[in-house]
Amino acid sequence: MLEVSKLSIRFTRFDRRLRQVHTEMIHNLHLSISSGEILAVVGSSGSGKSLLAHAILGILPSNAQVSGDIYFKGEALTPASQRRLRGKEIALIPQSVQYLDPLMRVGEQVRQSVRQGDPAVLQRKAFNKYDLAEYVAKWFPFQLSGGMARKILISTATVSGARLLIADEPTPGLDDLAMTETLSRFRQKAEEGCAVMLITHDVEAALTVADRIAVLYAGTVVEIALRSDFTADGEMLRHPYTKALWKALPSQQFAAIPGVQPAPAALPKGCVFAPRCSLATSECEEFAPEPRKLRHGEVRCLHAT
Ligand SMILES: Nc1ncnc2c1ncn2[C@@H]1O[C@H](COP(=O)(O)OP(=O)(O)OP(=O)(O)O)[C@@H](O)[C@H]1O
Ligand code: NI
Repeated sequence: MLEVSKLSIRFTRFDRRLRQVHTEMIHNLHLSISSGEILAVVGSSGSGKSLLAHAILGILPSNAQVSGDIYFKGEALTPASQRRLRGKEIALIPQSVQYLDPLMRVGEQVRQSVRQGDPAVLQRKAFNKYDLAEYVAKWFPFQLSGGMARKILISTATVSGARLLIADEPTPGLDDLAMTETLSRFRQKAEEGCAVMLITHDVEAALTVADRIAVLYAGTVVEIALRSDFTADGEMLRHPYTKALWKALPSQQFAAIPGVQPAPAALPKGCVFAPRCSLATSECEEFAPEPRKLRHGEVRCLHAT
């Protein structure tokens, strides 16, 4: 359904001497999602998760330069086709609740995104699932709590009938029940044949529902793993960063990884993870590894076995 190939995103800005400065935020990124599948994209803050989502939808700011290819149902996306597909075939649950239209009643916002079926019925059903009272439909976004606003955003995307659903951190502010409801909605969408991209920094939430997990680090996918690879001591995992993420979970050893993710303007020359990696050799410091297939997944590491 979705294939992202060699995606890079650069930003241009002017420094204090009015010189142009380019910073690359996403580098040579590959991933794909099939119909019926939930792919989680995990990574810490600033790793490029939202930029990836915005590139697929074609809503990056105008100072962003994009290279590489994004295919949807086999068709290479262009700004024109993105405009046509956005909100119809490809729906975004945005990270910020500020994407709600402040001047439109929220029930109307949900109803407007329906393309098949009775908008009023589908909106009422969605509200019901989330325990939103019927009168809330008449409210404006400023009257909602953060959790309610998020429920409206999720409802808007899930009633749209889109084939590709991109959820950018959909769960903050939701209580446990609403979170479970949301994740099971995604599973239901996948069962109906949709492809779902679940962007989150919550690895544990990702593991409850995703089929595969793409791990983003400093603007690139370092590993694509199966959910079942996250087990025991992490010996099925391929990349040292993914192993470290797994061991850092509270349910595991709660062991923090030393060091920090490099800033986009100060990336190391070779492998982006080399400065924090216990396996790093001089080769890792020289060359950025290309992604390669390994045990039903993918990895970007010279030493992964
Ligand atoms: N409009 C922009 N202009 C310049 N840099 C940007 C812009 N938008 C994002 N960036 C930079 O790109 C990098 C990736 O940002 P992005 O929002 O994709 O991160 P993220 O993984 O979604 O983080 P979070 O978990 O905090 O949402 C960050 O360093 C960010 O500062
Ligand atoms: Ni983000």
